[in-house]
Amino acid sequence: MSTISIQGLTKRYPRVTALEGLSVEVPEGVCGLVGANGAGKSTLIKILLGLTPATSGTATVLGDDIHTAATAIRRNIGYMPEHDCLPPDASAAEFVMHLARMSGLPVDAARQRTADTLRHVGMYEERYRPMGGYSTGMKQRVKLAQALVHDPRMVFLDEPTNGLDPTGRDEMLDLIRKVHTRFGISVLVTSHLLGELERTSDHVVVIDGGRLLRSESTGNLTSQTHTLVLEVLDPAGGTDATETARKALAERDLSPRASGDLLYVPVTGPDTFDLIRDTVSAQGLGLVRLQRDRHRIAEIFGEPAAREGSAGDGDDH
Ligand SMILES: Nc1ncnc2c1ncn2[C@@H]1O[C@H](COP(=O)(O)OP(=O)(O)OP(=O)(O)O)[C@@H](O)[C@H]1O
Repeated sequence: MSTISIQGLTKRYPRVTALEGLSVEVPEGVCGLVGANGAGKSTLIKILLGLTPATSGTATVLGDDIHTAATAIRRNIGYMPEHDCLPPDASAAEFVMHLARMSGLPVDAARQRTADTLRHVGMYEERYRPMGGYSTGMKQRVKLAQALVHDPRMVFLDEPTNGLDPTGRDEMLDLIRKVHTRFGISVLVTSHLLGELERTSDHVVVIDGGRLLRSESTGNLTSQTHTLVLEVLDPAGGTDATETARKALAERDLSPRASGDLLYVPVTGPDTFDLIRDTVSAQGLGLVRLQRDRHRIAEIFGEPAAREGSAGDGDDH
């Protein structure tokens, strides 16, 4: 069953068309909304919440129409905005409690929900300190807590991993996954990094320039875009190890693509990993790494050149 159903949604700002005839169904579970900066992700979330009107088109969120039932939608949805929105002088406990009260919870229930939610996001010890002194990771956790405190049926999380280091990102992604698995809350989570949403999401919607590029189960998407990244060295100190490996792999009917010292090899079957390892070994080369590439949006767009010179960790673009 769809949680969100969107038909022909268009949003024009005076100078920019942020969404252009977007139609897509978002299934239950964790759905990643992926797109480059400016693709229209935040605009879509704001329209779904009734915070900004669509120019044309329509959508329902948990069965409620965005044009006629925005209040019901906001009651059912928790929203974690992208940008910092926390008052620096307030503590997390005060802030989340305030929003719990704003959502209509009586004082005792609000206090209990605040404590439970902050504990759930791992913000229990520090909850009485002013938020101005919090790290980015702590702020993101408080933003998540305030989205959950009124016990929503679904949450919209706008770039929740922004500004986090790799460990902080992993912790946030695990937390997001748990929001669904532990509490049964559906999640719409945005990112400009496809790789990080792949491990968190059941389904991925990719948009570009306000248009739908893909809407697929994560499993489908991964199998279609699966690439291995390979780095080799010559134990004898030679400098053309990458080119030697590229040629040898091409002779084995693989299609390696070189980018700097790295080779990207599309997976064509269950034997690809072994074939690469054996081919490299047969050339007398050492294997520095052979691992699954963390995809970038550019791959889905069919523009592999867009990643030249920055390949590898999949985290910066
Ligand atoms: N209030 C606004 N007025 C005018 N243009 C806007 C407004 N909000 C967004 N835009 C423009 O609409 C386009 C889509 O922006 P949006 O913020 O939805 O993208 P995004 O995918 O969320 O990217 P980011 O992660 O960078 O915020 C961009 O070109 C942006 O400059």
